[in-house]
Amino acid sequence: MPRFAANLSMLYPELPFLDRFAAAARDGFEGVEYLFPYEHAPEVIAERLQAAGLQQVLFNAPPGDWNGGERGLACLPGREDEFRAGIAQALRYAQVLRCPRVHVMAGLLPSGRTRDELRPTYVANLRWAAAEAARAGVNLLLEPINLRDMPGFFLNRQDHAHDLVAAIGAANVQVQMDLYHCQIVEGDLAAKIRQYLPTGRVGHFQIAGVPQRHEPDLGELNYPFLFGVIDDVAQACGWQGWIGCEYRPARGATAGGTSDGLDWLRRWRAAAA
Ligand SMILES: O=C(O)[C@@H](O)C(=O)CO
Ligand SMILES: [Mg+2]
Repeated sequence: MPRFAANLSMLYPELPFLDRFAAAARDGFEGVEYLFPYEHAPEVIAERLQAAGLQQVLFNAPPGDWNGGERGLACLPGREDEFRAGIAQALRYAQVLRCPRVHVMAGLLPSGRTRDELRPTYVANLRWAAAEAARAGVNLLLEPINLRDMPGFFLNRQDHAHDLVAAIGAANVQVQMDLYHCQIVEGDLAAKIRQYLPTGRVGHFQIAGVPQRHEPDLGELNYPFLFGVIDDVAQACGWQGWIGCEYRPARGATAGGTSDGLDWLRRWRAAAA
């Protein structure tokens, strides 16, 4: 059965970030992920993980000036020094948090530039980062993201991500397959899971309902069916990763809004038990 991680950047918006760890554990999660931990010292987060008995599954490397609209640095010529400093900072956090995966966001295409023009910068940056991460025992993940949520994002399709993973040529670089983005960009999710999971190049899944990015049981996708596909393929190929629950609870920041919306998970666990 797939293991589910709570995405603490999106779940439990009714609570301060550091209180979300205990809330996730109370709801039966064994792992957590989030976008950016950098407002808190890693030792403080490690204490929350330990107190709640949770594993840190994934977080993101620094994305550049997020509030100014940046969404990663990996594809941006001229920003290599900042990219490298961000990877070094992420790997320090990964060590303290005992986290085996770091997502490296690709970045937005600068105006007038094409993906082909930026590919050499992206590949060179990821090769450097992969060597650093390998020394720390960390896998780096590349995530295709839909253009409706992130206009201009460099990486949008699964085939592009797998092509880049091959070009980077490092065993510790994998794809973060977010089924919410994948459905919006290309669909055909079950076939794509069956195509890519056995390659060993999918390091992590994420889920949300489509189109509103609410609970997985709201919207056009049949997640129990997709979990069954992941389960079948994972058992056949020995995949042992996590599924990150990266959605905005439909009840927003209301008290109990996240926990009340977890019926989809309780139903799946009961059916799989
Ligand atoms: O899907 C997403 O949005 C995230 O996984 C992410 O890392 C960038 O926002
Ligand atoms: Mg995602």
